[in-house]
Amino acid sequence: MDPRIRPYRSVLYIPGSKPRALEKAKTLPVDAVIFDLEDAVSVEEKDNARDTLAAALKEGGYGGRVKIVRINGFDTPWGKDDAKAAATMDCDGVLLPKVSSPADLDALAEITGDMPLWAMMETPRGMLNAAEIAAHPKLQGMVMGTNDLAKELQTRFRADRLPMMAGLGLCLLAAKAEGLIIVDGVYNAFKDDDGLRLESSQGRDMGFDGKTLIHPAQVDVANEAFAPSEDEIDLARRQIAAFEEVEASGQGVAVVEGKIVENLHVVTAREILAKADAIAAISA
Ligand SMILES: CC(C)(COP(=O)(O)OP(=O)(O)OC[C@H]1O[C@@H](n2cnc3c(N)ncnc32)[C@H](O)[C@@H]1OP(=O)(O)O)[C@@H](O)C(=O)NCCC(=O)NCCSC(=O)C[C@H](O)C(=O)O
Ligand SMILES: [Mg+2]
Repeated sequence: MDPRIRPYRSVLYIPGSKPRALEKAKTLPVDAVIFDLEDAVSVEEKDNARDTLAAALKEGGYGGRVKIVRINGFDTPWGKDDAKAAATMDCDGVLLPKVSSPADLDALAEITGDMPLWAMMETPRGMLNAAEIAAHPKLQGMVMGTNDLAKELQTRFRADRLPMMAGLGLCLLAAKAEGLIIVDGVYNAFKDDDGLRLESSQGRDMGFDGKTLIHPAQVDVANEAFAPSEDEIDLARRQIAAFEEVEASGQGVAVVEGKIVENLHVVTAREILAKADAIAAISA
């Protein structure tokens, strides 16, 4: 599937050390999985987790879900070994935590070769260097790390995420400028569906492709929030039809529901329909 329209509505973290969760993921309607060797795995489990994960990926069964392995940073005792192991795993990309500059990605690429790279965006330095990081030739996507960012910024968690907005915005601009995928941070209160719905809706409004998740109970909310709604699909179809009609008569502007529809709106409308088709294709 064309990576530009491939859905990333739900991106679930799975601790690489937990065979039960690794198994469970095969049954969940997630668009992508982040197999985690970093924060979800205790120090005591680090080396075993690498082997457990390699075996699970070798066994397979994850279907069309995008498989991304999050390694430990190179400033830890496990980072380099993780990268070497990930380079040989059956996965679609390697995710590096706390990326602060393109040089961090260069160091990873020296080990992982042609493997697509993903960057955790979760440090103030990373936010300031987001444009240079996004321009890295091997980078396929960015993942917001809002817990680490909050820690570094010494912000409080707020429902409106106002203290995060500068960082989220910088990363969004950088990712969009380079045509990368960008997924929003996690919502920690995994039993609070209403809070997750609100934050997912905000992330969708901002332009994120999807949300990272920590528990299976969060999947349906994210899938709904980041999919085009029936109303959006219906409007997109009517906008395209109305524009084609005026275009045939030599005009450049249609009006639907009292709002103008120009060529650029038709591009967005077609993207909405393509996204809906892609979701239907992977759900079939
Ligand atoms: C939060 C949890 C510790 C809760 O675990 P648990 O108590 O086992 O939950 P449940 O009993 O409700 O689980 C029900 C079943 O679901 C499976 N399960 C649970 N979590 C996952 C998962 N993430 N993926 C797949 N499957 C999962 C359980 O195995 C149960 O299965 P079964 O028994 O067969 O029915 C736990 O959810 C968890 O560990 N979540 C992941 C936490 C994590 O990944 N943290 C790191 C990522 S967040 C982060 O680092 C963000 C970033 O870096 C930043 O800075 O913001
Ligand atoms: Mg983090």
